[in-house]
Amino acid sequence: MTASIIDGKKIAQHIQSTTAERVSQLKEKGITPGLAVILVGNNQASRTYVSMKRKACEKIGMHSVLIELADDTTEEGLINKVNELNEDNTIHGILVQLPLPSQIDEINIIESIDPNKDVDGFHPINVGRLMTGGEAFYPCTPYGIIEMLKYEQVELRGKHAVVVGRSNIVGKPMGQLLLKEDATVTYCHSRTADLAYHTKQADIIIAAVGIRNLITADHIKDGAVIIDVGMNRDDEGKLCGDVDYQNCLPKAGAITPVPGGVGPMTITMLLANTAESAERTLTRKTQS
Ligand SMILES: NC(=O)C1=CN([C@@H]2O[C@H](COP(=O)(O)OP(=O)(O)OC[C@H]3O[C@@H](n4cnc5c(N)ncnc54)[C@H](OP(=O)(O)O)[C@@H]3O)[C@@H](O)[C@H]2O)C=CC1
Ligand SMILES: Nc1nc(=O)c2c([nH]1)NC[C@@H]1CN(c3ccc(C(=O)N[C@@H](CCC(=O)O)C(=O)O)cc3)C=[N+]21
Repeated sequence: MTASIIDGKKIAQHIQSTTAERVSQLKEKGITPGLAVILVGNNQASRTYVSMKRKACEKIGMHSVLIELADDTTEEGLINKVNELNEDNTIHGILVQLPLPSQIDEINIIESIDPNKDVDGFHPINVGRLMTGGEAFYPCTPYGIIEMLKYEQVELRGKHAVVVGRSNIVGKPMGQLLLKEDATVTYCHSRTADLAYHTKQADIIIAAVGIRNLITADHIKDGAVIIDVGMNRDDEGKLCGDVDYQNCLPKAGAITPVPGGVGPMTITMLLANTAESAERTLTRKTQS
């Protein structure tokens, strides 16, 4: 068997055109969805991601604001900025690019964002609601992966999904979203005793670690669906994932490439969440 390659770019474009339609409907009602991105310091990778996010916003007619703060910004200074955006009616989504410089506590910053504008889905209110049900923003990367799997008509109900990685932004919410889709979920992490034992049983593997070639052909069963979240560099400096793509390709049922897989979906769901946030203000207004 040779895997079908899941084209994240194509699926992202499809969803973005739907979001563009939502944006134009909002504009007819006098609302332009607005996303504010806060970038602290001069991390080059963060800068690249942030500019990609802003370009995507502009392409679909959303308003986007970039706030650049110096590397030595204090926690209080950053919270003040977030509070300003919390009060700003032209802003429907706030994203504070991670990681932050070491003098700033990430948890305090995330908790300072109005949960109704937390389009990253990192605030404890949104994390809690993801687990208990109710209206929530889902973290963009795992949300994008679910949308991708649905688009590809990958059956999740009753399937065994193994999530490798348990970070708050990818691994943990990924497992919760798969659970919502009635998958049976296993989490693996750096203390997992025998990674290959678990991944070999998976119908679906989500690799979200940040180690090149961690998942090899020996880690997967025939026909498994492999989703590669990793963003690493190879010896030549080329972008690559956590999966040994070339060797897994002949064995897998379907696989996402890096680049062009999960990455474009992350940005797409950020736009979708911002549109949703703006739509919610409309229903809140008509209710009152
Ligand atoms: N494509 C996209 O849109 C995005 C890509 N990324 C990329 O995804 C990757 C993961 O990101 P993120 O979740 O933020 O990373 P973190 O570093 O926060 O988490 C990595 C996870 O991998 C686990 N891990 C480490 N080593 C091993 C190992 N040998 N075997 C099994 N598990 C291991 C860690 O375990 P433990 O908890 O025990 O330490 C941890 O849970 C990175 O490459 C990142 O750049 C991230 C966000 C979005
Ligand atoms: N508050 C916050 N929210 C985030 O969502 C967030 C963050 N901080 N910090 C960093 C990570 C990483 N992340 C990516 C988004 C898109 C691509 C992406 O589009 N990648 C392209 C390639 C990019 C390139 O060419 O460099 C692809 O895979 O095709 C990658 C990684 C979001 N993150």
